[in-house]
Amino acid sequence: MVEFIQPILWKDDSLYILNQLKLPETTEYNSKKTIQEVFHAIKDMELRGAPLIGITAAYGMYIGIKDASANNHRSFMELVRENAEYLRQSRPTAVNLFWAIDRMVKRAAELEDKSLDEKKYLLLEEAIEIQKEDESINRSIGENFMPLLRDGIRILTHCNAGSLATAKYGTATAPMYIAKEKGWAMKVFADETRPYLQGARLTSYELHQAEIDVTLICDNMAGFLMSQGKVDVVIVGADRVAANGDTANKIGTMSLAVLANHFKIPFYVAVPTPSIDLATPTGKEIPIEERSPLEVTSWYGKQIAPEGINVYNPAFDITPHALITAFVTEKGIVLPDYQINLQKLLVK
Ligand SMILES: CSC[C@H]1O[C@H](OP(=O)(O)O)[C@H](O)[C@@H]1O
Repeated sequence: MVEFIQPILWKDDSLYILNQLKLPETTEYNSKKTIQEVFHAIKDMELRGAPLIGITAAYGMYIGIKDASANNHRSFMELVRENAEYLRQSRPTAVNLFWAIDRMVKRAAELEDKSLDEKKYLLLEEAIEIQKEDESINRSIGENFMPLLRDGIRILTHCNAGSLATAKYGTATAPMYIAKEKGWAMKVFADETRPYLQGARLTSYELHQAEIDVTLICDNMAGFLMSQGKVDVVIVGADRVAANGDTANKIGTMSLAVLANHFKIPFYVAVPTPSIDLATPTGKEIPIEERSPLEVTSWYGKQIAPEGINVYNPAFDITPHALITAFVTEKGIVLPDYQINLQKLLVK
């Protein structure tokens, strides 16, 4: 039985976040007592991963009102909306952040006839529900992958779309945990995923802890691995899927998709429906976060590039929908035409 690492805990009326900047060598949980602390935990990537960002923001929306003394619903909602606008500024690409914040604002608006204490209790309940739902979504994604995989499968994955990015099983890693439950033989190759090293520090860590056969590779080795016939499928996560199926995910994902297409290897995107954004027509409209040059020019505080060198550090890229073999969601597998089939998935 796999013991999953908990990236987030709500305990004794407090939020604890596992500081992923210090993994794998240090396991450190820090309590976040104010909405400002939650904002910076997301922005500074103490925690990361689209679904986990959404879950954390939901708790942040509760923390932002837990000590409020608003004496009417109007002033309560003013505070809720102010907190929502603040948290929306933390990171721009993962749509789960906005999805979770919008859900908390909507829930708060429904509570007009409740006392202030009831409003607070019910908003905490909503955040807890979002976390619980994500765990169930993760498992369903894993189970829905099974018809696409087989005993002995060899999977290449990128970044961390795992238990450290979600409530439990991950999205891209969910089928790996289900395959392990079934006793399947399986080999996973994890891209290190510069510059934050989600693959080296997080995916290889969690899969190794789970006793899943994982091999760490540098990002620039993926093409050669595929050319040697060592990869059966590529499975990645998503930060935002546009209405036409263009997908924002960790920088380097698009390159993997191009390589997989060249080597005729199926390229699957594991995506929970809260990461699908029908309001964004194509990948062109998805905001791509650019992060500090220091993430590229230093390595755990050690300088690895000339002082003052120009740096371009986009944290995500856009994989064109034409390069995606299928999306696997908690509601089932989605095949092209994505413009039509994503709409059908969400509307039904
Ligand atoms: C299921 S996590 C989705 C997604 O989030 C990660 O980005 P970051 O580590 O910058 O938050 C990565 O793109 C994962 O695939």
